[in-house]
Amino acid sequence: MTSTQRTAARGSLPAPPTGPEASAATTTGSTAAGSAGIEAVGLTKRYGDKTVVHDLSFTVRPGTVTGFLGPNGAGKSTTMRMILGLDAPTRGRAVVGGRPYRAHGAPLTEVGALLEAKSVHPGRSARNHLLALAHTHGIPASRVDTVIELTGLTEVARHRVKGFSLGMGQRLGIAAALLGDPATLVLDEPVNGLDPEGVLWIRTLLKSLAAEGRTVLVSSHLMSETALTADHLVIIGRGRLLADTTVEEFVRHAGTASVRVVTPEPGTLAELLAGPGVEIAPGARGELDVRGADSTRIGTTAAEHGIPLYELTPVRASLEQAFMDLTRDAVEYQARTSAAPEGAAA
Ligand SMILES: Nc1ncnc2c1ncn2[C@@H]1O[C@H](COP(=O)(O)OP(=O)(O)OP(=O)(O)O)[C@@H](O)[C@H]1O
Repeated sequence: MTSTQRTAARGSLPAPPTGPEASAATTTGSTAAGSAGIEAVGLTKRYGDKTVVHDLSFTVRPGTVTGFLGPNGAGKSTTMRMILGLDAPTRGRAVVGGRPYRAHGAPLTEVGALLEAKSVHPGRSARNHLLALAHTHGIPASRVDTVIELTGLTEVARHRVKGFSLGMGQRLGIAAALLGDPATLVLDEPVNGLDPEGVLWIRTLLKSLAAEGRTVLVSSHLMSETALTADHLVIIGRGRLLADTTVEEFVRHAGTASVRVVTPEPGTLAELLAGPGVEIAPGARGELDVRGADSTRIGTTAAEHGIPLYELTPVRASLEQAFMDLTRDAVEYQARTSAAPEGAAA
C-alpha cells in the first residue's frame, strides 16, 4: 500500500459503547480463556476491477502466534482491515471469537489492533493519548500505567508523541492494542522501525501473549524474523492463499541445499561420491560443498573407505529464499536483478 493509499484507507476503529459491558476490561494481564480465534471464510475484496484479496480462507488459533506473510501489495493490510470491520468484504466473511468484529459489545477488550504507528494526536503525551483511549472505552486508568510499563515507555510516557521515533511510535501503538487486555491481537508489521533490541522485545512479548492463550495474528514481509516468532504461517501473494502451514513444516520443506564436508582426503571422497545428480565444489579452505547427496550417504561412503570426517554439516536453504521462491510469481513489482539474500540460514 502506498502512503497515499494508507492515508486514504486509514480509519479509526469503530467506536464501542462505553456502558457497563465495556468496563469489564481486566487490569491484571489475565489469561485469555474463551478466545476462539479468527476465522476468514472466502474473504474477497475488489477495488474497482482489481481483486486484491481472492477467496481467502484461513483460521488463526488461540494460543499461537500466526505470521501473516506476503510480499508488498499482497493484501495483508486489506485482509486485516476486513477482519477488524474497517473494510467491508466484497464477498466472504471474517469472524473474531465467533462473531464479526462489529458485533462485539466492547471491541477493544476483545481485539487489540495495530494498523499504523503514530495515528495519534502529535501534541499529546503518550500517557494522555492512552488515558483518552482508556476513558472512551471504560478502561481504568491503572491499566494505562500497566501497558506503559509493559511496552517500555515509562521514561517517555509524558513526552509529546510528535517527538517520538518510529520505534517509540510502534511501542505506543502496541500499548494501545494491549489496553483492553484483549483475547485477540491483530498487528500489522509491528517490528517496523524497531531496533534489534525492540525486535527481540516484540518477539518475546508476542510469544508470551500467545502462551497466555491469546490469539495473535502478526503480519510481516520478513520470513526469517517471522519464523523466529510465529508457530504458524499464513502466506499470501496477490491476494491468494499460497501456504497455510506450521513454521516447523515450512522450515523442513525449505530443505537442505547442500552438505559441507571437512576431511583430510577431499580428493578421494569427491571421487567416491561422484555420480549422476551429485555436484561437488571445493571450498576456499579445502572443505567440500556437496549437492545431490545427503549427509547419511556421504558419512556412510566415508566410513566404508576409512576416510576421516571432521565435519559433516547440512546447510539449509535460507528461509528467505524459500519464501521468495514461493511468492516469486506473486510479487507486484519484480526487481530486474535479484541478489541472493544474505544469511538467514534456518
Ligand atoms: N483503498 C484502496 N483502493 C484501491 N486499491 C487499494 C486500496 N487499498 C489497497 N489497495 C491495493 O490492494 C493491494 C493490496 O494492498 P495491501 O496494502 O493490502 O497489501 P499489503 O500486503 O499489506 O502490502 P504492504 O506490505 O506493502 O503493506 C495493493 O495492490 C494496493 O495497491
